[in-house]
Amino acid sequence: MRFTETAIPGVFIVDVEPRVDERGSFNRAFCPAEFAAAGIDFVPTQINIARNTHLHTLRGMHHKVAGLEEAKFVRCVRGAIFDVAVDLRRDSPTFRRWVGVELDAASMRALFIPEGCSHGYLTLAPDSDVLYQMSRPYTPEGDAGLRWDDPAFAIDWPARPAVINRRDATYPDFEG
Ligand SMILES: Cc1cn([C@H]2C[C@H](O)[C@@H](COP(=O)(O)OP(=O)(O)O[C@H]3O[C@@H](C)C(=O)[C@@H](O)[C@H]3O)O2)c(=O)[nH]c1=O
Repeated sequence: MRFTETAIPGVFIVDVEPRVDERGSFNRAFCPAEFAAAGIDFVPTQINIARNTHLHTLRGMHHKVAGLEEAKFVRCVRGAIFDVAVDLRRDSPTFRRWVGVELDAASMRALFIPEGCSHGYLTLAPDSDVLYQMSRPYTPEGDAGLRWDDPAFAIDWPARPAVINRRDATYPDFEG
């Protein structure tokens, strides 16, 4: 696996290193030893798959309140998404900044998002499946979110959402 830190400290693009032969390729999807060697402290517990039917479906931006923060490792295993992390760590040099990375099933590129960041994505193809590993088991306690078009962040999405749920569309403006 190859780790490339983005403009936000602790947010990493993770690429596979395919072993190719006449059958296809073999790719390591997650490896605790390689994460540790890259300096990333991440012990996955739960693994989720979100299935998105339509082009330009938006989920997010989601995070947990202070004290319940979680890290996630996100991979698009069918279709393609524009995946976004927003830095909400007040002591970070990139507080309030965002990064966006295209993840698609063909490249197998993935994104690691540490505690203290908000996360969301927009599908770039119909029938896009997103698999993500979480550092904590699911609980709705402490759920929080940011609106995708909050001017405080001005995320440059590649398209407007065609499908978004009411909760995600109506988060108030970020305060702080
Ligand atoms: C996230 C999650 C949801 N659920 C349930 C709650 C609800 O009934 C249904 C759908 O939940 P949501 O609407 O919260 O799903 P979704 O909007 O896809 O939530 C996810 O969005 C992306 C952007 C993230 O970063 C994830 O951490 C998570 O917040 O599934 C679980 O049972 N376990 C889980 O781990």
